Amino acid sequence: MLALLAIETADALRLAEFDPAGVAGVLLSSGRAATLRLDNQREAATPDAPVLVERASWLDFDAATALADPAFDLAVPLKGPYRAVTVPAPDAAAAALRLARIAGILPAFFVRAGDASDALPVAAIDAHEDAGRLRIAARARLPVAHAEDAEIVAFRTPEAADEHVALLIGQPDGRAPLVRLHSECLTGDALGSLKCDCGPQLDAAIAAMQADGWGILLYLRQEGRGIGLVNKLRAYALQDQGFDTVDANTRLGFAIDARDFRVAARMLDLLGQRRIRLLTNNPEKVAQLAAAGIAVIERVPHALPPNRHNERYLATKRDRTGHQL
Ligand SMILES: Nc1nc2c(ncn2[C@@H]2O[C@H](COP(=O)(O)OP(=O)(O)OP(=O)(O)O)[C@@H](O)[C@H]2O)c(=O)[nH]1
Ligand SMILES: [Zn+2]
Repeated sequence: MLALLAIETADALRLAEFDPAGVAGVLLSSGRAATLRLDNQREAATPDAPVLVERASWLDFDAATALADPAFDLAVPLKGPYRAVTVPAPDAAAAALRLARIAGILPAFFVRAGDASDALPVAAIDAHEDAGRLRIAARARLPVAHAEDAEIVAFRTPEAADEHVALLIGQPDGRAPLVRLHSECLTGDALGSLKCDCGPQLDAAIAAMQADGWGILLYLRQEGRGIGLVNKLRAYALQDQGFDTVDANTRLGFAIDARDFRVAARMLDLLGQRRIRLLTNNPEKVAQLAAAGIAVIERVPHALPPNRHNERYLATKRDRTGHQL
C-alpha cells in the first residue's frame, strides 16, 4: 500500500503534513529517470518500470519540483547525487503514474507507506482505461458546415469524464466506411495552431467522407497524444528550448505516444462497423485496430501540405514515430 502526494498539486506545507518525518521518496517514471541520468543505477535500469528516488536531506519541496518538472532542467543545474532505491509496491507505483497521465498532471509523486483506510485499488485505475466499459450515451442529428447530413453519437464509461464522439457522415451504402481516428488537439482544432497538422486533417477528413458518400469521424479525447492539454503545452515549451516532440514527451516522463486506440475499436464495434477504410499515415493505428478485431481493408493516406511552423514536427513524425509521410 502506498500513500501518494502529487508534486504538481502540492506545496511545502502539504508536504510537511503528508510526511512529517521527511522520509517520503520521489516516484518518477523511467523516462524522466533516464533524462535525469538515473538509469545507470541498477534500481532505475528496468525499462518502463517506475523509479523511486531516495529522500536525501536536501531534497525539499523545491528540489523535488525540479526533479518532476523538466521546465527547470536547463535553468536550474540539478543538485544530486540522486540515489534510486527499490520501489516497494511496483504495481501500485505503476498505476499511480498511469493515474497522473489520466489526470493530466506531471507523473511525479512523494510516496510513503500507506494504510488501508480509503485506499484506491489498482483495479479502479485500470477501469478508467478499460475501453470495454464504453457505452453509447446519446445520439442526435448534427448538420455541420461541410456535411449537412450528419449524426453525432457520444460515448462514455461510468468512470471517465472523457466523452468520445463519432460523427456519422452521409448514409451507409454497404461499402466499408471511410473512417478517421482524430485525437483531440484544442490548439489545432479550435484555435487554428500552425504547429501541427490537426486542424487541416480534421477538415480534410470530413470533406473526404462527404465526397465518398459516407464515413465515420471518431473524435477521441486524447489531447496531446494522451497526456492532456497542460502537459502538451509543457512539451511545446520544451520544443521552444530545442527538443523535438518525441524527446519533449520523454523528458516530461511520458510515453512518446500515450494513446490506446482500443477505445476507437470499441466505438466502431458499438456502431456495428468492423470493416473499414482508414484515413491515416500512422501504421500504429492500423495495427492497434487490427489487434482489437477491426478489419482495416485499406489505409488511405492523409497528408496535408506543411507550413513553416510544422515542418520539423512532420519530419519528426516521419523519422522517429513511423508515420508514412
Ligand atoms: N504530446 C504532444 N502531442 C502533440 C504534439 N503535437 C500534436 N500533438 C497531439 O497529437 C495528436 C495528433 O496526433 P499526430 O501524431 O499528429 O497524428 P496521428 O494521429 O498519430 O497520425 P495520423 O493519423 O497520420 O494523423 C493530437 O492529440 C495532438 O494534440 C506534441 O508536440 N506533443
Ligand atoms: Zn494538433
